[in-house]
Amino acid sequence: MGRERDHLAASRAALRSMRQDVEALDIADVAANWVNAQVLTAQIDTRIKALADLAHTPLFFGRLDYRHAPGVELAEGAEGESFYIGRRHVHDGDGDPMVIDWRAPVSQPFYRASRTEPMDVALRRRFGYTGGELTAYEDEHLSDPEESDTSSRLLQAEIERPRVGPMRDIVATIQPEQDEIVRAGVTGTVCVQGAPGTGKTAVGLHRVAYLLYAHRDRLARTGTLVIGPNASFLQYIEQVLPALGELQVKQATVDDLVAHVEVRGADSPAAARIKGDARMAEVLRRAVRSGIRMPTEPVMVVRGSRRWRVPAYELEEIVRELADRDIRYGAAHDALPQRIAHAVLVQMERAGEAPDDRVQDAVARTPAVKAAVKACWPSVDPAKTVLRLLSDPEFLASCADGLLGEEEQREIRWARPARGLKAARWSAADAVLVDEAYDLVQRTSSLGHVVLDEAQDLSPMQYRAVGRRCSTGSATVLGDLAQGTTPWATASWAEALSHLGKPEARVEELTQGFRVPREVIAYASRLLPSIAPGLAPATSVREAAGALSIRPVPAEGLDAAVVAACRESLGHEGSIGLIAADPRIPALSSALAAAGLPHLSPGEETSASARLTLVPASLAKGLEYDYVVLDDPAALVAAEPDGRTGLRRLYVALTRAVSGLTVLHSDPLPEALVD
Ligand SMILES: Nc1ncnc2c1ncn2[C@@H]1O[C@H](COP(=O)(O)OP(=O)(O)OP(=O)(O)O)[C@@H](O)[C@H]1O
Repeated sequence: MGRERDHLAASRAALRSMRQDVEALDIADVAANWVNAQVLTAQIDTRIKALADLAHTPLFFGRLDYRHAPGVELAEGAEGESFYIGRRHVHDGDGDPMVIDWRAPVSQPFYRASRTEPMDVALRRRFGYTGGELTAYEDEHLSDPEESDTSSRLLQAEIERPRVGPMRDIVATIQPEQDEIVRAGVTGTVCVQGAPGTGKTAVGLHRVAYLLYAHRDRLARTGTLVIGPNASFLQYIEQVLPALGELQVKQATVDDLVAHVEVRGADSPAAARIKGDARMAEVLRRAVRSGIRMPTEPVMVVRGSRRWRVPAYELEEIVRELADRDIRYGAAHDALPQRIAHAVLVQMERAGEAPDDRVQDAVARTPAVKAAVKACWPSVDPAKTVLRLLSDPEFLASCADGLLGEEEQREIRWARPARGLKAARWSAADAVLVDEAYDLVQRTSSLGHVVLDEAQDLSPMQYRAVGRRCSTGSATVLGDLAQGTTPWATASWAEALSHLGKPEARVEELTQGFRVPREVIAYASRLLPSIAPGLAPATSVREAAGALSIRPVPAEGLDAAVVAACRESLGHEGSIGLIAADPRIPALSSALAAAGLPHLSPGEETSASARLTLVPASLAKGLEYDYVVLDDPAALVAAEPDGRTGLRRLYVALTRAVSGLTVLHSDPLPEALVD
């Protein structure tokens, strides 16, 4: 251990001096002008932040002793080399590496090497820390046939380390099946189906960090984005990438992406489902293009003493050719005047003139050409088009002909037609339609890589909205079909991926559960046959004895019993989540307050002094707590529009606990959970 502690101290000193070197850079020497200076200063600031020695994040967590120096001919007697693996690269004054970035190729065997495939590794060592101090290590001699596999105590300890604050990274303990996804190539889209707690979110975030390392230039230019279900979830995960040294990754909800209009209205579930259906894409396409008319009049352009005439049949050819091409409506609108002007130019040339590009531009701007364009390819305002679709029954009927039945059309129309854009009470689903309309007019620019978490809840139209933001890039799609709680929840990944525009994506399954103790996941999995019959239950790497407690209580004593269970859980270290049906939140909030137990809401950061969060079931997805108290499952099921969604919501709530789950119920439990 002495050698390891010395290396740790030396690495810290090396990191400090790397940071001092950057801080001491005098940009006056290199920056030729003010703009360069600003850019450089920003880059340097980012670099200094990335080199910050995070007091409680150890500089390295592993060591690999190679049997031969990597890259050197595997000759007899070639010397092995040791590498320390950490969150970032650290080198000494001579430029020799002290710590290797976990994403470097040389680090890969730390995650992948096994006894069957040792990848030339003689020793793999994992380090354990307590409060920043190096206190333990675990060794595996991968080529020693005498040694047998043991489960990692450090992995167990890492998962069970009490949670305070936001989500942590898992870089020290990424498992082989997870690493395969983290390091999958940047060009392909990967879709991960995984039961609760199998590490989907963690894997998605580490994959972004990996891709940024392996393809920094390309992704820095095109950008990366993590999409999550709601703001409180995004707050929960927002520190993971910065802790890995990546400060530039954007985060958003799908609603944020499509926020062209202010959402002030709501849809019935039936209307929302139709508006989210993929058929709406064709309805919108027709709506946007509904103003295209074949010209019936010639265009007459007057230049000086001469008049030029483009006959209607020639104009029609131009319009038809643009309409048949796969270009955006707006691009065609911009091209049309030039095409007409070009036809005029051809006539001028035939008449012996020698017009140049400037003449073509001038012709394109003449009132006659402008009027022709307006008549046959009018400009389109995407939001106004959707507004008309939802307000004007005849327009909707003509665009939805053969696509939506009359009943469906009636369902999606606004009860009170909006008088103008400002007055419209747009719903979240309407905003997605407006986004689609924008894209029909002008191509949405694509990012380099998008991570889509909790994807199972997206409608086909939402998948399309995400898909156009990675049309020339790639995506990581994460989800669990059993946790889908929207009326349009994904039933098959193949279908979802085709809406995303990535039908060729590969679907991987994660089956090993890290969060939820075995006893608890087995209990929750009893719901699987009714909520997602095709899915296998997750296994669990965790054996916490007595993790599950089910307590029947009389109805009049329920609130008091829930408060007592929270108090009991607070006796343990770490975070506590009290999960309840949304309508139960006000009563429980008062009961906690009356008992002198302060509580947070999801999205508020837990700390050593504020560890209890009151979680409405609708916001529980993706979150986790060391101890969970679950209030009345029957109320939670009843709060949903149908039985299957109710049981899926319950499945989510039952799978949030890391160390202990207490279920309190006064009404009978759903049948599958009764012994
Ligand atoms: N390899 C690992 N090492 C240590 N902890 C891990 C590992 N993989 C996952 N975890 C931990 O397990 C917990 C669950 O991970 P995560 O939230 O990513 O799962 P998920 O599949 O997204 O779950 P859900 O479906 O419930 O959203 C987290 O605390 C995460 O840090």
